[in-house]
Amino acid sequence: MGDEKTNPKAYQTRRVTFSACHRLHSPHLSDAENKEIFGKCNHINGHGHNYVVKVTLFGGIDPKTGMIMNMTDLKKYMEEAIMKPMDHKNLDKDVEYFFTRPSTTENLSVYIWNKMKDVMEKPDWLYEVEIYETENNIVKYRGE
Ligand SMILES: Nc1nc2c(c(=O)[nH]1)N=C([C@H](O)[C@H](O)COP(=O)(O)OP(=O)(O)OP(=O)(O)O)CN2
Ligand SMILES: [Zn+2]
Repeated sequence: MGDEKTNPKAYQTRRVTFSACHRLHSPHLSDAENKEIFGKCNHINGHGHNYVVKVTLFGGIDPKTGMIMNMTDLKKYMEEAIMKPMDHKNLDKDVEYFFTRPSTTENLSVYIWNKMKDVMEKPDWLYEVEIYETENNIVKYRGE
């Protein structure tokens, strides 16, 4: 909560969309187990999504600028952490993180969280990564 001594705190969100293909397949499971668990999403040639990612910060509103973080800076960080590595890519073949784990939306949210922490000047302000894999399938991660 903000009072006279501390700046009021607020949540700030920016949304980006990217397109990528993937196949749900775990190196820790047999082919038969992969087929059983992931079903159509384990199809050998993969499938694509238009992912929607919302990154939320929580921080004090600077009294001089009226901002938590300039959206221009947040945009730059999200370009670096999300768009550059993943837009128009094959997640399983182009992103090293997914060489050893399945490219589920849960794992994707942890990947984005870690990348955002790496590129942000004030990583403590990162509050939540929310991903819509489809309109109906949504994952949120808060670094726990
Ligand atoms: N826990 C998870 N389960 C599943 C994930 C995931 O990331 N985490 N991902 C998938 C697939 O990648 C798949 O592409 C989901 O597609 P689909 O089932 O077609 O998507 P919808 O549910 O939105 O489609 P409906 O038309 O509503 O059935 C699977 N599981
Ligand atoms: Zn999928």
